[in-house]
Amino acid sequence: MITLKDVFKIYGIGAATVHALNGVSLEIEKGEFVGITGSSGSGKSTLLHMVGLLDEPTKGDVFIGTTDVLELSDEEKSRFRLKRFGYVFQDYALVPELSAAENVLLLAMARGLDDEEAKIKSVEILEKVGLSGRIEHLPGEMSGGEQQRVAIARALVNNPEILFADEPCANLDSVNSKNVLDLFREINRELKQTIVMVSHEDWHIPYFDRIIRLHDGKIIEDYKPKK
Ligand SMILES: Nc1ncnc2c1ncn2[C@@H]1O[C@H](COP(=O)(O)OP(=O)(O)OP(=O)(O)O)[C@@H](O)[C@H]1O
Repeated sequence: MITLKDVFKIYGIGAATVHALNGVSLEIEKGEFVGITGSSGSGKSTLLHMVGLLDEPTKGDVFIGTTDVLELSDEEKSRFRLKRFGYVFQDYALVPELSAAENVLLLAMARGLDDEEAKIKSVEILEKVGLSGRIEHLPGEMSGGEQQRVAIARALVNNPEILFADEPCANLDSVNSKNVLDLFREINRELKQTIVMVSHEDWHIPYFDRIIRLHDGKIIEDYKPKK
């Protein structure tokens, strides 16, 4: 689905130069639940930004299927992000004045679904993530774990080909973290949803089908843990 070939990402200039990625090559296959792990500063978020089309490499190639991403216009990339990908970040990024349903609806409508279809889809997906009792709640009226599940519903409402998650459990306690990971595993198994998730927690590892471990911007391990 996504191929990176010898990707480098260099931030800054002169003495302030940081080599965040140093020649990373990998392929993400359909249906995988991939964990990107490694210590702080190893390049995990930078790698997620490359595969999720949120940033461009300094050098190297990124392909989605056979499409060379670097050949796409900004508008074409935006369309990819909006219609074909879903994103979950650690800070939920919900609109505080909008209910759970409206936060999800906003994205469904941006995709071009008509009002009625978007409403039905938004409620369905909130039920799927276990929030049937919170549909009309504002973000401020929900726990962190519930808010993150709204963000996951929002990311899933467009049936994305790939769900990208950057440390989605970083602000959650262990119970809510487990709920989010269980939910990811369920949607991966049931909906065959491809998921690429950044994590620095060792206890998350058994959830992944495949682990890509980074060190100093290089892949030092890429393996499928025994189940
Ligand atoms: N916009 C930027 N400008 C300059 N340097 C950056 C920028 N973004 C990241 N870096 C640097 O690139 C390196 C990799 O950063 P990245 O955020 O990808 O690491 P990470 O593994 O996700 O770390 P963490 O677990 O702490 O979030 C780090 O040294 C970081 O300081």
